[in-house]
Amino acid sequence: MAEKCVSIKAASDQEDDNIDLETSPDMFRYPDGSVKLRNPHIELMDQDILYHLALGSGSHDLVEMFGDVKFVCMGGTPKRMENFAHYIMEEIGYQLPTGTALMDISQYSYRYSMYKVGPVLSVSHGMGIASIGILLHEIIKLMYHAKAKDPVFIRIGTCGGLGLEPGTVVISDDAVDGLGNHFYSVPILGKVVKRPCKFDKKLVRELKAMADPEDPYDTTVGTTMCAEDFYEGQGRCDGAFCDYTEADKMQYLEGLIKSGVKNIEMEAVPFSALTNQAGIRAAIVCVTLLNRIKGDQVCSPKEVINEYQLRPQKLVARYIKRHLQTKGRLSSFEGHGSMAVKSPRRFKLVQQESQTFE
Ligand SMILES: O=P(O)(O)O[C@@H]1C[C@H](O)[C@@H](CO)O1
Ligand SMILES: O=c1cc[nH]c(=O)[nH]1
Repeated sequence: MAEKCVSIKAASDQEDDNIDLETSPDMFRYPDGSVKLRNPHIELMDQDILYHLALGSGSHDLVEMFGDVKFVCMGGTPKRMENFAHYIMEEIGYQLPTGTALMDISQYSYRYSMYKVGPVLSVSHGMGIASIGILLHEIIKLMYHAKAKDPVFIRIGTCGGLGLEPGTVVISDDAVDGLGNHFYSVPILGKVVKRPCKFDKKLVRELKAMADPEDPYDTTVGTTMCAEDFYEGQGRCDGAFCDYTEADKMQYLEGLIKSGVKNIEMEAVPFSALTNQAGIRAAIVCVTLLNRIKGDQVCSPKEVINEYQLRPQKLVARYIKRHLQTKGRLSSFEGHGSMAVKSPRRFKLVQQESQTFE
């Protein structure tokens, strides 16, 4: 194995590795749009096990299973992403073969959940930077192994709003960490590597254009702060610990608003930086569960929160439908609900009895 290793750039050299997907897309993709992996080791390996997805390049026919993926939608919870899979199936008129139903492709990982509806992958990422970081490594590699062409990644999330009415939809056009940095700092081989946070500007505009003036809520664009924690990291006073005053908190939050921050969540920095690093167009659409200027606790009733969570899904579904319409692919989906698998012992055929969507 050791002799197969080729030299890669030292971690410290990568600090200035600023990338601009819009000005130099060829650096990141093959001419046919498939994802270029910026890791020379992978193609030298006999197989690549995507451990947290319960998939592998040796055990599964990833090209057959995922080669047609165009949209990778992700969000924190398995249930949200299962619901989104059913919702998008209705919206794009995708039909499963009779007697089958969607199944969690990654169920045997017991980590993330993943559903596939034609060109749409719906995946849960858990909470926070570490969890979404691991998922992104494996999903980016999945797109590479599958030879998927120009996949777009969209996070469909929840957040705390800053001065916004609860239920407002925020499309991120920039991401900052808790120190106001526009990059993702990762300690690699004992050195901090900084990867710039960049969203695809065109995708942001396209998503914003999907907001309907008739929507009974606002859809806005702005900077998203990515915190490392839900409580102290987001300036809350209701965690198990708090060494600052309510006045300190308000001063901090008002300062964020002045600098253009519209919402706070916990994944925007690695999401924008790692997709940009991979040359993948990406965006985040979140709904605000509360106005942090008015409080810390998420106290809306469950039904209200559930309805809020549908709002980013609606916007993204409109975008996907519009995209498929322009490509003439809407309503042309049939019979791709079951998945080819090479290892029936570990991974059952991805096909199940029909279930009712709740
Ligand atoms: O996409 P979700 O709603 O899971 O994202 C936000 C950020 C954190 O992961 C989590 C905290 O409640 O919600
Ligand atoms: O305030 C909030 C609400 C949802 N998610 C967050 O990270 N923060």
